[in-house]
Parts: sequence; structure tokens; C-alpha cells
Amino acid sequence: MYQLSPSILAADFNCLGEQIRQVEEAGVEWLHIDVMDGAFVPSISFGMPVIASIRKNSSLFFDVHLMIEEPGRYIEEFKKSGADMLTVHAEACKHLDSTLREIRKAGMKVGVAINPGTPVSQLECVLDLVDMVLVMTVNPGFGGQSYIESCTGKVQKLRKMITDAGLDVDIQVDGGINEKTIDKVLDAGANILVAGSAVFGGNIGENVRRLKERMERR
Ligand SMILES: O=C(CO)[C@H](O)[C@H](O)COP(=O)(O)O
Ligand SMILES: [Co+2]
Repeated sequence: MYQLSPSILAADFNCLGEQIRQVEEAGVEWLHIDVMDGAFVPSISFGMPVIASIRKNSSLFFDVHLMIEEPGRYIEEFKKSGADMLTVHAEACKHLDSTLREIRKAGMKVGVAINPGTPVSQLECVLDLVDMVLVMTVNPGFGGQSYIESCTGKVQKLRKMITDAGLDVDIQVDGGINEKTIDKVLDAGANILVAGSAVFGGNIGENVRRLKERMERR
């Protein structure tokens, strides 16, 4: 299964509902929602009230990327706001195993993310608890950054780890994904692609069509 998950961090918040409607109309099924706390990452974005508000008018799969310290504190609140999946950073959880189990128990899909400086070996003990691993391909905190080349090898390694373990886990990549970088991440084994600037910069429908076309060739 391949999915394009547009990151609303790059959307125009003055007409957020309308822009989400446009990606939905262009045939996207997932929406990437970046929550930042100003502690785990330098920047602050938005939280549950915004998610609850956009939930009212969208049936997209809400893929919520939590760039917050100790996200285990807010699992129920994110569930109530309408999240379908919570992805937490391995670096942000003191008790990663129990946080991942709690997300599952709350009835959501489970994701774990790693920063560019974190090796994939760190995930070995939790791979069987997750539906998806998010390999950050930029340092988290801001949209519009350039893809970090060393992350391609991490995706390859992770795909091998998952296959060798006989598991069915999605690999998401996030940061600097565009028409120039899309083929190498797909070749490396990623199947869920986040794109912010490459979707919301310019003609949304046309951007989605071009990126999806590259994924559908696989
Ligand atoms: O998690 C993120 C930043 O921390 C965003 O999802 C990411 O930056 C997407 O933006 P772009 O496609 O413009 O790089
Ligand atoms: Co993100």
C-alpha cells in the first residue's frame, strides 16, 4: 500500500478547511498533522482544538505526528480530537514500549518516529508494537528543509529489518520529499510519503496528481 500524506504545516491556515478539501478532492486518503510543543522541537504549531475543528469537515485518515516531549500524557485527548494514528518520537518517550501500547489500547494506529541522528537499531525491540515507522529525513521542527541524504540508507536498513522479522510495518518518510527526492525513498523501501511544501506550494491538485503518479508507477 502506497499513500501520500500531505502535511498541513505548509498549508495556508487562513483557509485551512478549503485547502484540506482540495487535497481530498485530488484523491488523497491521508492527512499529516504536525504537532510541535516548543520543547522537543524549537517551534510551536497547533494542538487538539485545531484537529477537532478540521475533523468536523474531513473523513481523511488523520496521521498525527507528535513532536512533543512525553506524548503519553495526551493520548486520550488526541483520540478525542479525532486522530486515527499517533506517531511518537522514540527520543521523546522515557517509556517508549508502554506509550506505544497505550496508543493501541486507546484504539488508534501506532507509529514511532526517529530523528536523522537516531539509528534504526534503536527500534528493534518495539517493531512488533507498531503499524508504521516514521524515518525523519530532515531534523524535525520546520517545513521546507532539504532532504538529508544519509537517511536513504536508514530506510533501506529498516526495510530489511522488517522483512527479516517477518513483520508487516509501513515506512513513512517526512521532510524534503518532492519530485526530486521521491524516487530514491520509494526505491529504498518507503511506502508512506509526507509532503508539505511540495503539495501546498502552488497548484495543490496538480502537485498531488504529479506525486501520486510517481507512486502509482510502482
Ligand atoms: O514533520 C515535519 C517537520 O518537522 C513536517 O511534516 C515536514 O517538514 C514536511 O514539510 P516539507 O515537506 O515541506 O519538508
Ligand atoms: Co511531520
